[in-house]
Formats: sequence, C-alpha cells, structure tokens
Amino acid sequence: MADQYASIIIDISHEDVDRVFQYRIPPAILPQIRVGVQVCVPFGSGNRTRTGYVVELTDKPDYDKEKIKEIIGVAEKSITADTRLIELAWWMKEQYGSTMNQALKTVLPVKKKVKARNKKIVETVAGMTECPSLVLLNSEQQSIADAFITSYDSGDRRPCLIHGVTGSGKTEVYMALIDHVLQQGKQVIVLIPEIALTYQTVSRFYSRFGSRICVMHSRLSAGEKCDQFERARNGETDIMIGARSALFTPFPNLGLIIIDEEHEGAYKSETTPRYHAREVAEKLAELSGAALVLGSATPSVEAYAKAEAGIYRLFTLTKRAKVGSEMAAVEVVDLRKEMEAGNKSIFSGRMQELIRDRLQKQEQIMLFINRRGYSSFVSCRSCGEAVKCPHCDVSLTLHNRQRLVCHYCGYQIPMPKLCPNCGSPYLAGFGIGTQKIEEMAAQMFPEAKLLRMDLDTTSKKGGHEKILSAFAKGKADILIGTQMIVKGHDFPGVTLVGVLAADVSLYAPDFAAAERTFQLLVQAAGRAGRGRKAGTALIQTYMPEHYSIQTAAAQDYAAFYRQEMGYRRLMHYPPACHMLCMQVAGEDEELMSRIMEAIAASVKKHFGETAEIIGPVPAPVYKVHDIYRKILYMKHENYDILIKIQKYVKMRWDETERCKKLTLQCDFT
Ligand SMILES: Nc1ncnc2c1ncn2[C@@H]1O[C@H](COP(=O)(O)OP(=O)(O)OP(=O)(O)O)[C@@H](O)[C@H]1O
Ligand SMILES: [Zn+2]
Repeated sequence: MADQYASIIIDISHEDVDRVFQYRIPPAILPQIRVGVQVCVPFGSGNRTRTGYVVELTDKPDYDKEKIKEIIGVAEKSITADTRLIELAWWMKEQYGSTMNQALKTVLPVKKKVKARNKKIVETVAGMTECPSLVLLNSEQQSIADAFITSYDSGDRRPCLIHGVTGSGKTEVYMALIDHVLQQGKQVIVLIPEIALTYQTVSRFYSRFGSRICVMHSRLSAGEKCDQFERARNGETDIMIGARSALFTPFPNLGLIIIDEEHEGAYKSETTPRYHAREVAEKLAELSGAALVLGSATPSVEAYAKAEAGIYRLFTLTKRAKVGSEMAAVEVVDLRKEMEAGNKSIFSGRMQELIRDRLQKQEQIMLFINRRGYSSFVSCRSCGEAVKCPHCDVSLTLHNRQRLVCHYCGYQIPMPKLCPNCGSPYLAGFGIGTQKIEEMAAQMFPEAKLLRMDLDTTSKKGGHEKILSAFAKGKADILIGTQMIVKGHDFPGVTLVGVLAADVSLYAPDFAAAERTFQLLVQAAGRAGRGRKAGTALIQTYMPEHYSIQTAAAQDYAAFYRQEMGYRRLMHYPPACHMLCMQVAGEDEELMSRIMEAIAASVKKHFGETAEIIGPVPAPVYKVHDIYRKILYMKHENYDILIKIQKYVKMRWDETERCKKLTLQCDFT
C-alpha cells in the first residue's frame, strides 16, 4: 500500500487555520488516524514536539515526499471538543461541497489579538438582574420536560421538535431542560435568530442562570468571538446563547443544543459552506452525544416531515402559557373588495375601525409590512421604465424621498429630476415602504404616537434595541415595521396586529414562498393579545383564497403542512426531494453562459437518467455588482447522488483553465 499522509493543523488556538502541514503516517498507527484525531508531531527546525489535529488524509502529498516528517504518535487525551469540531468540519465539507479550509474556518474562528473592548460585553450581561423568578410549568410544559428528562437520562438522543403555539411558553421549557443538563455537569448551546437576540430574551436567561451564560452575536469582532470560545473551552461558562455561529462553541462536555425558532431563514449560511444550522446541530449532537431540541410555533416543513417520519420526537404545546391569555382572533380582509368599494387607502375600512378602537382604549398596535418586493421603486409614467441600478438587475429603492439606493450593492444617487431613460419629468414612486406607511398613518391618525422599525431606523448600533424598548415601555401607540417586528417579541400591551399586504411574499421566486408567508402571518398574529386583553390580527390580502393565508388565518399548522407537503411532493421540491443549485457567476457574460451550458450538457449526459435536471436559467437577480449569474437545478431523492454530481462538476471545473475567471457555488437543500 502506498504511504499515507495527514494534513495537520498545529495549535489551533493560536495559529491561522490556513496553515496546515503534511506528515507521513507510520503504518503502525494508521488504524488510529482519522480526521479530528490529536497527534504529536515534530515541528519547526528544532523538531520540538507539538500537538496538532488531523484535518485531512491523502496518499498524494503536496510536497516533496523526502522532506515530509513523520507523525510521532496519537496524543494521549485525544478526544477533545476541537476533535469533534474538526470531525464536524470534515462532515460539512462532504455534505455541502466546500473545501476543508472553508469548513475549518467556519468551525474554528481564527485567533486574532483581542482589545479590551470585550469587557463591555460581559458587563452588559452583568448589568442585568439575577433574580430567579420561578415560573411553575403548566401541565403541557411539565409533561414535555418530564419526557425529555426521562429519555435523556436513559441515553436516548433522538432529536426533539417542540411545536408550541405562539406564547405557549417554549422558553420556560427550554430552561427546565437546560437546568437538568447543567446539573449533570454538561454544557448547553442555545441558538436564537440574531434579530430575536435582544435584551428581553437574554435577560430572561440571565435571571435564571446568571453569569453562567455567555452571549455571542454577530456584532462581535472575530477576536471577541474567539475570546468567548476560549471562556467556553476553559470551563468559565456553561451556556452559550447566540446566533448561528454559536454552534461552534468548543464546550468540553456538550450536553444539549437548543434551536429556538427553528424555521428561521437566518439559520442557513449564505457563505460557503452553505450549511443549515439545524443539520449541522444534528451532526454535532451525534458526535458529542448531546441532545438536540428544536422549537417553533411554525416548524419548517423539513423538520415537521422528519417528526412525521419518526426521526424526530414531536412534542406539542397547544395553548398560551400565561393565565388569561388567549390566541388572537384572526380576520381576513379582501383588498380587491376595498378597491371596488372605492377605498384607495392602504388601510381597509375594518383596519381603520380597529385602529381607532385601540387608540381610543389606549392599547398598542403593530402594523407590519413585508418589505421584500414591496419597497418603493421609482418609475417613469411616460416611458414606463423603472430606475434601475447600473450594476445590478434590480430597481433602486427610494429613501427619504431624496435618494435612490440599490439594496444589493449599496449604489446610491440623488433622486433624479428627469427620467434617465427618456428624459421626461414624470418620475414617481410606486409601491409602499415603511416610511410611506408611517406618513399615511400620521395623516389618518394624527393623535397617534408612531414608531418605525426598519433597516433605516435600525442601522445605528443599538437602534433596534432602542425602538423595541421604547415601544415596550408604552412610549408609542403604533409600531410600524418590516419582518423584524414580528420575530419573537413579547409586548403584552399589543391587542391589534395589522398585516397590510399579506400576499407580497407569495410572489417571491422561491419554492418555499408559501411556507414563508404562512410563517410570517402566524408569527405576526402571535404578537397580538399576549397580555390579559384579547388580541386581534387583521390580515389584508389580494389572495384571500390562497391556502397559506387561509390556514394562517385559522392558525392551523397541520392543515398548512398537508397542503404544502402535497405541493412539494407533486413538484419534487425539498423535503420530498433533495435539491442542488449550482450557480456559475462571472463578469464575462458570454464565457459564463458558455461554461454553464457545457456543465449542463455534461451533467445531463452523465446523470440525466438518474437525476432530474432543470436549466440552466438566469438567477432570480441575473446581474449583481456587474457579475452575471446562471443556475442549474438538480433534484434527486438520494442526497448522495447530488454529492456525486457536485464532485464530478468540481473536478472538471478545477481542471478547466477558463473557469478560473468564474466562480462556482453549490447550494444543497
Ligand atoms: N407556566 C407558565 N405560567 C405563567 N406564565 C408563563 C408560563 N410559561 C411561560 N409563561 C409566560 O408566557 C409568556 C410567553 O412565553 P414564551 O415567550 O416562553 O413563549 P414562546 O412559546 O417562546 O412564544 P413565541 O413563540 O411567541 O415567542 C412569557 O411572558 C412567559 O413568561
Ligand atoms: Zn446595485
């Protein structure tokens, strides 16, 4: 057998993970060597013994065989948290088709010099009050906690999905589970979508677990993140709460991973490896012998399908936890009829009536608009052209009536006086953004105090927190916002949630558009009536007959799931099928197109009989930043086939000189 070699990273806590060194594996220890194993190696010119981790195995070394040193042996305490993370990186590389380096960089943040700034984060947490307010679990909550604990203690590690309606007290259940796991001397990772990672949420955990928690959000610098990880590695903390990347906390004895709001899109990484936190958590839990608990009021179709198949255990919470709090009543208004009746305002008659009623009773209101695809673009009434970004294939968005901004690349121009296309002066804004709604609300309800939350008002540091806390303190009557305002917040004073145009998100060019819409509507409705007073959610729509709107109005998850799964099966979309989207991008439009055609032809030739292959088609936004993009879709029930296709393309790609000017991106669903 040919000599075997291992790529090794030395001292991962100090060195850049870019630096891997190759060593020969002595045949005697070959059976013990696999990815993640900690080994001793001679290092540097003095050949001092250092420890390192095996990150890759090969029989074709990149260097002169004569100059390659040999591994001394397997380190004594060879299973560490980092061992598992490296194994995880290996799995991610295979699963998502990235390089080992990209995967390693995702799981092991690069150590950089840390400035004193980090102290502040610890202080913010420390500024909170630690006062264990003991909430007695209700019977539904208690039975989930009991069932989990019994199976946990018996070693059962099947992932659990908690489907609990909005306000059903999932967080209290999580805390009971965490308590149990901590008592066993193990540690816990809690993932919360960035947007919901607010003072409100963190302080709930803090008051229960005090300084044993550590918080990690995306505003931390790489160095600060490393520092938090270091504290976890050294046992200075037991609970890490954070967004997606908190998953890679190197706890020595991880016992439990919780993913709250499991359905959130933010759990999917946008950079290579394009992993989904739910999938990675499942693998990490398996490698560490930890339990995985997912929770949501609107589970992703993927997770629910796994629960149905018995891969996940399903638990349900059917009612609101707070005594006296009921689910909101939901009403649907058909906007077409409003139009027919001559109401041109964005507030339907019923909406106006309910808003006035709440203002008069001094109760709070949230008005929600789905910004995507509904922002105000500017077009010419003479030639009909919209003003577009010169670098991207999208319309520019009007801000403060003064500037046009590209939401893809940041390109900005002052609002032109004349149409750039035909020179006519008849340029006008179309569509409605949050600013416009604020203006219209101010006109129609002059006595109301308004607050607006969107990208413009939250771009400053802490902006988002300030608005939420002002609203929570009752400093405004109406909070107007985008998706941001419906995510997981708990404002007991809100008794009306108005959804201004529910169907906008249905038009998104995405197979999951109906699922997104359903989730947004149910979550939005879930913000109403969380206190003692009953709440109403009013959904305005042009498509009242659509199943995602109907089932959301009925707050009937099961009915939604049945219809949606039927559609996914019929169309061969995930989770009925696996899908690989392969995108080729480049500045040279012609070259990009030609290469994409060649890939498609060769994939069709080799795999056309096995897999379903669609395209190539232009990406939903064909041009971004002067880069042109096309996509090829491949579907198969067997994930491994898609990995095979991806590897095949990647191999040919790497061998083709012309591809160096292009980029290839793979995304599995
Ligand atoms: N057993 C209980 N008794 C009384 N109040 C409770 C109980 N459990 C939870 N609560 C309260 O109910 C409210 C909702 O709980 P929580 O935020 O945990 O719900 P959730 O299921 O996470 O909701 P959502 O999905 O809408 O974010 C909170 O104010 C919480 O303090
Ligand atoms: Zn642009």
